[in-house]
Amino acid sequence: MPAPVASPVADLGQWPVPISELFYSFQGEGPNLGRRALFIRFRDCNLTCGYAAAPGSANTPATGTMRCDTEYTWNGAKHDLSTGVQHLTPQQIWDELMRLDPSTTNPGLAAVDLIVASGGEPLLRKNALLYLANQAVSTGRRMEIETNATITPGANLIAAGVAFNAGLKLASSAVPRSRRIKPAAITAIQASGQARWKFVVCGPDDVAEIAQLQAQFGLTEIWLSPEGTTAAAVIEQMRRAAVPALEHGWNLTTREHVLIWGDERGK
Ligand SMILES: Nc1nc2[nH]cc(C(=O)O)c2c(=O)[nH]1
Ligand code: SF4
Ligand SMILES: [Mg+2]
Repeated sequence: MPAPVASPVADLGQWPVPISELFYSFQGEGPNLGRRALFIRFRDCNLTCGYAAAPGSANTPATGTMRCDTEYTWNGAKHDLSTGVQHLTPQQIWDELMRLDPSTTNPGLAAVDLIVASGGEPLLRKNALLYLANQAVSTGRRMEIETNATITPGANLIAAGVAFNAGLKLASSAVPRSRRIKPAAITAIQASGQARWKFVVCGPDDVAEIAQLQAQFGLTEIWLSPEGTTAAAVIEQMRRAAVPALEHGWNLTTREHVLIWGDERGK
């Protein structure tokens, strides 16, 4: 098949991107906690949470207390990144999401009105996101992007009305500050008026660092999110985070899908 030809009005829907999984679940975190949602999990990430640098081998030990819970999307030293990954055009992604929406086959059900893009790092695929955001808007749906907030989204994506669940990474991730804190991206996402800042908390040191970032960048709408891939760990971290969150004026989310399904994929 000949390669697609770029046109001035680029058809953003035709360029394939690597997708780790597409699924239908509840939004497990943040302001839309508990709402039914259609998820797109993109492959690849520009960060390496848990490790100071990309691990050289499967045995490279993680040194951060905060560890990525989706290493299978980016850590090629430990996982075969091609397993289960599909290269889909944004148009195919949208078609598959609509297939996952039970209202497509049963019009008696309410349509799933929330699309969640996660990864990996979804802002590595801005054109795909823009196509999907436009599809969402034109079908009366909203879209949220779970991002590490190190990449500027660009005016088009902001104008498309997406919300950013912007999860800045802290020292506990072991990623050097210069890689995880990108002032231009943070400023653009905050200025969009569409950001909810979400911090995964593992311990008391995280609280001071969040307060510092809030002051430095004027972050509004802060959410703490408990680290953990088991229900017991999530509940324990929520108990520890509750008082600091109330004292600092921050919100606290749980991770509903972990409470229900542990760290099962595609949930
Ligand atoms: N149910 C569910 N909700 C989520 N919200 C954010 C998720 C993520 O992995 O970014 C996620 C996830 O993996 N599952
Ligand atoms: S930014 Fe998110 S996906 Fe990327 S390594 Fe960190 S936790 Fe994992
Ligand atoms: Mg997750």
